[in-house]
Amino acid sequence: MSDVSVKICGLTAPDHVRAAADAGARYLGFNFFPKSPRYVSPQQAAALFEHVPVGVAKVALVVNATDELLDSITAVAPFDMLQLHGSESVERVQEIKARYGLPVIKVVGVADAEDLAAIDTYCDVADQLLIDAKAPKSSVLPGGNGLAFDWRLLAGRKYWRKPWMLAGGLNPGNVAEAIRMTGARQVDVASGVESAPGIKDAAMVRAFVDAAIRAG
Ligand SMILES: O=C(O)c1ccccc1NCC(=O)[C@H](O)[C@H](O)COP(=O)(O)O
Repeated sequence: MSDVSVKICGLTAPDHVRAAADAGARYLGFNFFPKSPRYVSPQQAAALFEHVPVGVAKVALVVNATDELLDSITAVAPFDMLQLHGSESVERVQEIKARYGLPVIKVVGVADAEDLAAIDTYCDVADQLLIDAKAPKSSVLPGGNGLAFDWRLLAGRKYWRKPWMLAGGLNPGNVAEAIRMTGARQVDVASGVESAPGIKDAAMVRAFVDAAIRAG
């Protein structure tokens, strides 16, 4: 049996949620970055939760969020985890964990070998790491850009002290190779399973999850 878990990120509609859960995703991500084509309000997220089966983790994705924003999200939608996708410091991660009592996934953007040091730093405070391609400086979005980093940077480095996910430019056609090269046991995708920005494609979601699980 495969031990690879999949997170489908940026769900915006009930049929996307059902498609991801039916395909076997273990985590579903809901995006609260206002400039994202995948943005949902806390009320929309709460309504989408009605389509999430028990046992599938609901993850709130935020970027350098204030307590005010996090309060407004967590008051309305009972999330299982928080994904911090900005430049949150170690201290801010600790503060958020203490205030909300939820496990935190800290995102680390990688473009070259020097960026890997941040993974060790955040291992001390985060519950999981998400290793994503660093967004280009010109990009409006800090994630969800469909860009991959050089997976060879992770080759041979299978274990950190915390569980981690691989993200960035993954799609049904390359996820097996990414898993093989990096040893990732968890993978995350947003744009690679969409027919247009913010619109998940059920067949692509299914193909992605199947390919990831088969590769595990
Ligand atoms: O997806 C977005 O629009 C987004 C916006 C702002 C911050 C993060 C965002 N996505 C984060 C994710 O978790 C993505 O799954 C990850 O960056 C990989 O994206 P992709 O390369 O499109 O699969």
